[in-house]
Amino acid sequence: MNRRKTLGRSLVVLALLAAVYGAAVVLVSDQYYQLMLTLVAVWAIMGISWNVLSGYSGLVSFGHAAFFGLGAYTVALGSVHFSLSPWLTIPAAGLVGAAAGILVGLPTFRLRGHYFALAMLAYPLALLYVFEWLGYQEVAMPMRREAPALYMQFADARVLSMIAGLLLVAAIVASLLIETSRFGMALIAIKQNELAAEGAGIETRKWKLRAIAISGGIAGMVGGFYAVVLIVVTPPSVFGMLTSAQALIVALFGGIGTVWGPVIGAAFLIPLSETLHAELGNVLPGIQGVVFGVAIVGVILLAPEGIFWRIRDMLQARKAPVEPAPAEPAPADRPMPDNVVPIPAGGRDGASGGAGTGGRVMLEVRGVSKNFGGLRAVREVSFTVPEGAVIGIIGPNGAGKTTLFNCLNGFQIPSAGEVLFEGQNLVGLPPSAVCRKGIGRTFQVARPFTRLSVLENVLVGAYAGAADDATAERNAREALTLVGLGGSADRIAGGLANKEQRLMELARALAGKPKLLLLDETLAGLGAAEVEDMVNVIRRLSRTGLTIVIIEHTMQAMVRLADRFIVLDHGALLAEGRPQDVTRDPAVIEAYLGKRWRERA
Ligand SMILES: Nc1ncnc2c1ncn2[C@@H]1O[C@H](COP(=O)(O)OP(=O)(O)OP(=O)(O)O)[C@@H](O)[C@H]1O
Repeated sequence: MNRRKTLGRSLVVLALLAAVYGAAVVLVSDQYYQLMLTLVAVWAIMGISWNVLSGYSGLVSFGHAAFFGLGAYTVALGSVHFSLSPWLTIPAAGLVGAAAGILVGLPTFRLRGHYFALAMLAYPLALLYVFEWLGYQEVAMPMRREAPALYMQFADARVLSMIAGLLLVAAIVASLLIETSRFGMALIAIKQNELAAEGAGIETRKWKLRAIAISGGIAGMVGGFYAVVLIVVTPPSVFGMLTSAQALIVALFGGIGTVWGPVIGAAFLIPLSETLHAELGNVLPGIQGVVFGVAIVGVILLAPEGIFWRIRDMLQARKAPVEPAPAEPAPADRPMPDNVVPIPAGGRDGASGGAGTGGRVMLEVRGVSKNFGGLRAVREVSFTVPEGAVIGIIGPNGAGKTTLFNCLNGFQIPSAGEVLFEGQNLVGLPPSAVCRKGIGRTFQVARPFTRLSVLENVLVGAYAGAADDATAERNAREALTLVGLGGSADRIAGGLANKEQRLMELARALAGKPKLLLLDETLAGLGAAEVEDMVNVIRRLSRTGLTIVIIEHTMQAMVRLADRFIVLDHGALLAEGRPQDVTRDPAVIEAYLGKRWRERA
C-alpha cells in the first residue's frame, strides 16, 4: 500500500536529516550556534505539535502556548520544589500537556472555525495571569553542583543540542505514524469535510480528542525541555502570544498538514530571527516578531499552504500533465469481476422494478417530524423500506426530502417520531454510529476530500466496516471496481470530473459494506449520457441485493430505478406507491408541476 511506501521513504529522509543535524552539532563549536541548533529543534517540535492538531484536522489553534507553558512550569517547579530530575519531569510534562489537551478539547470542540481558534487563544492568556497571581513571575532552575548530568546541566552545550535532536526525531516518527495511518486519514477527512467524514463512519470527536492529547503531549514535553534550555521560566516567555504564534508560523511557513513543514519552517526562520536579534536586537528590539510577521504575510501571498506544498506541486506539474485514467467500459456492461463479492447478502434477482418490495422490513420510519423554529420541514412522515427494494423519494424543491434523509442518518435529530433500522431505533445516534450499523450515504453536493487520492477517499469510508487496514483497502478497491473507477485509484480526487466524483462518493458509501444506501440526488448536474451510466451502476448495485433509498429530481431516471415512490410535499407524505400509479396521481402532478399540468393530465 502506498502509505507504507511513503512511511518507508520518509524514514530514509529522516535518517539523512538526523545525520546532517548530528554532524552540525559535532562540528559547530561556538556556544551561540549550538543554542541556535537546539532552538531549531525545539521550534520544529513545537510546530509538529501544532501540526498534529491543526495541520491535519484543520482546527486552527492560537493557544498551543498553554500546553508548552504547563510543560515548562512542570519541569521548573519540579526542580525547585522537589529536586526532581528533568529526565523524569520532561516525560511528566508530556503527560500534563496531554491531560491539558483533553481538558481543553472537551469543551472547545463544540465550537467550529473562527470560534474554535479564538477560544483557544483564551487558555494561555488565562494561564499567564494565573501563574503570575501564584507568584511564579520568574522561576529559575537551581544550579546543581553534584550530579549535574542528572539535572541536564552539561558543560558542553552539544549534549543539549543532541537531546533536542533526539526529541525531534521522536516527534517526527510519532507524526509520521499518525500521517500514514487510519488516524491521519481520519484527521484529514475531518479537515476537508467534517460532515462527510461523520457520514462515512468516522467518530470525529474521538479522533479530534486523540489528536489534541498527542499534540498537547508533544508541546508539554518540548516546553519542559525548553525550561532546561532557558534556565529561567517566566509566564510571558512560555504562555505568551509569541510562543503560540511561533508554533503556528513555522508550520504555516514550511507547510501545513505534513510533518516536514514545521521542520522546514524552523530551519529557515529560527536562525534568521535569532541572527537578526543578535546583530540588531540593541537597535531594533523585537526584530524577531517582525521576521515572523513578514514570513506569515509572504507565505499567505506566495504559498498559502507553505513552502513544502508549493515545491511539491511545482515538481508534480513538471513531471507530467495529469493523464486521465484509461476509459473503462460502462460498469453495467461489464461482467462483475470474480474477486468482487456482492456487497450485501440478499436475494434481489434480475432488473430493478419489482423485486424486493415484499421482503423483510429493513427500515421503518414512524411519524417522523422535523421543525426548524416555526417551519415544519418534515411532518409526521411514515413509510417502510423492505429489504432489497429501491425506494424513490420525490417532491418539489423545499419539500423536506434532504431533511428527512438527515433525520434517517443522524445528521439531524427528529423533533418527533422513530427511525427503526432492523428493529433498532436510530434516533439520537451520531452519523458515524448510524453508518457503522450499516447505512451508507451520499450527498446532494459531492463532498470529496480533494487532496486525497481516489483510493484514500474511498478508504475513509471503508474503515467503518473493516476490522483492519488490509480489509479496508480490499473493500475500498472492490467498491471502486463496482462503480467502474478501478483504474483511477491513484488519481487525486480534486482533479475528477463531476460524474467521477459522484461515482467516487458512491464507492465511499459502498466501501463501508452498508445494508442500506441513502443516495441524495446522485444524478444532479450530470448530462444525459452520464445519467445513463450512473443509472446503470445503481441498477447493478440493486441487483446485488442492496437496499437503496434515493432522492432524485430527474423523474425519467427515477421511474426506471425505483420499485416504489414516496412523494413529499411541504414536509408531508403526499402519496406512496408504484411509480406508474404515483406519476398519474393528480395530487402529485399538481404538487410537482403545478395546477396547469394537472388540468392537462
Ligand atoms: N437547518 C435548517 N434550518 C432552517 N430551515 C431549514 C434547514 N434545513 C432545511 N430547512 C428548510 O426546510 C425545508 C425543507 O428543506 P429540504 O432541503 O429538506 O428540502 P428538499 O426537498 O431536500 O429540497 P431540494 O430539493 O431543494 O433540495 C426548506 O424550506 C428549507 O429551507
